[in-house]
Amino acid sequence: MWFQDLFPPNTCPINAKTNTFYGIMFDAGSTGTRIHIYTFVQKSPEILPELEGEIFESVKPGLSAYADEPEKGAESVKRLLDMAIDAVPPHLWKKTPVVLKATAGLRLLSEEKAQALLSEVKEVFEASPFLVPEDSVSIMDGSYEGILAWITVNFLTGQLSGQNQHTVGTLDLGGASTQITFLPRFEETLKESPRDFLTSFEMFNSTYQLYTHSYLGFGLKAARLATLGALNMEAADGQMFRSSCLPKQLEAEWHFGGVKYRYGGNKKDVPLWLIPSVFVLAGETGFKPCYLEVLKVVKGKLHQPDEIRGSSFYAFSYYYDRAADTNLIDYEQGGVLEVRDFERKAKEVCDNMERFSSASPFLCMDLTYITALLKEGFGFRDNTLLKLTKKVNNIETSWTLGATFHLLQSLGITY
Ligand SMILES: Nc1ccn([C@@H]2O[C@H](COP(=O)(O)OP(=O)(O)O)[C@@H](O)[C@H]2O)c(=O)n1
Ligand SMILES: [Ca+2]
Repeated sequence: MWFQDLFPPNTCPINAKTNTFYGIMFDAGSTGTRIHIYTFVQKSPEILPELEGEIFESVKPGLSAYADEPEKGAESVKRLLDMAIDAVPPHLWKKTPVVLKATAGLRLLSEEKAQALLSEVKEVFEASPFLVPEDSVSIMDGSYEGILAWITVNFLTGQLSGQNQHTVGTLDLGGASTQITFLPRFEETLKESPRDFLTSFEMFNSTYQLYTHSYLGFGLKAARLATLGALNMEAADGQMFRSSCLPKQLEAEWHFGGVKYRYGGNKKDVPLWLIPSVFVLAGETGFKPCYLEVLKVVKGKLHQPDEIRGSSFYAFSYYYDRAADTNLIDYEQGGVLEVRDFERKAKEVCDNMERFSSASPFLCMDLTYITALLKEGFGFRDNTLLKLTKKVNNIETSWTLGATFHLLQSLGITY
């Protein structure tokens, strides 16, 4: 039903013979690049087109890892685009739009490096047989990222059609940024929120006034660097960053956003000035000192709308991955958790790091950060419900579907 009024009957984007059409959306995230090829079907002229399915594929690392070799970055996009050549029938290539939107990874690069990557990707698109709209390759504004994910989730759960709309809020935790989006019900929220946290958005013939914000630098991987005291330190090569959230004896290297970082555990004999928090003692590890370290990354840094304390939210990306990694939810099915479940698991992992040493050395830090972000960052209650979802009806819960609707709407494509 979502196409209602989007396309007047005589301009409906369908091929009369095959009645199927496509949209290709790339998500250039900070940790990987993904292609979403959506198929829409017009079953009969009287009813509106339906979303029939999605082909999804991803590659790692993300475009920002190719900051110094943009052609290679574009090559990774080309390999994914080749899938669309196989998936879309040749007679529809010219009518199928292809768009790439980059998120926090590229937002954090210098303008020059980001533009070099985008223009290489644009060349790949231009050389393809698909429809390349104006502005087809860009860095997406953070507020759109939240809005479009909200549209996707509420569309897939059937909340954007019909009269009784009970929309749900969404939480996305990326590598470099994190988004919170919901439809405020209370007048207070509209009055008390900073102006730029409220946006009107039109979709499917309705206008939604949403609360949304993207916090750059508060994604899971950026938060690791912030906890280690290494965020925005381009010249970090060589320096060792230590934390009580890491296994004591650990010493290793990590590449993120084209920079190499050395990090390690909180050994007994390290000088005090190398420990990131004044409240943490040399040699200490575990949940308590870790929470203190992580707290200074989030405390007082995020806006806390009162109204969210009592509501439930859909959560995906790293919320989902870390919950699945620690068996809080089933990897395929997802599940429903309370905020306190993340805290319980963070304690279990951080206070028994040897037992979890085969998993990522950052597991304790990640779970502790998620706990602190939810409780001290957004101000959720211990019993706030989170519905962890990767797919609904076999479609990814990603901002890319909302972006594709928006794209088709703005193009007014005629076939
Ligand atoms: N279609 C997608 C895209 C990202 N993700 C997850 O999103 C997280 C990484 O976020 P990202 O690379 O998009 O980073 P940002 O650019 O959003 O900060 C990982 O947990 C991915 O598994 C996902 O689960 N499904
Ligand atoms: Ca993302």
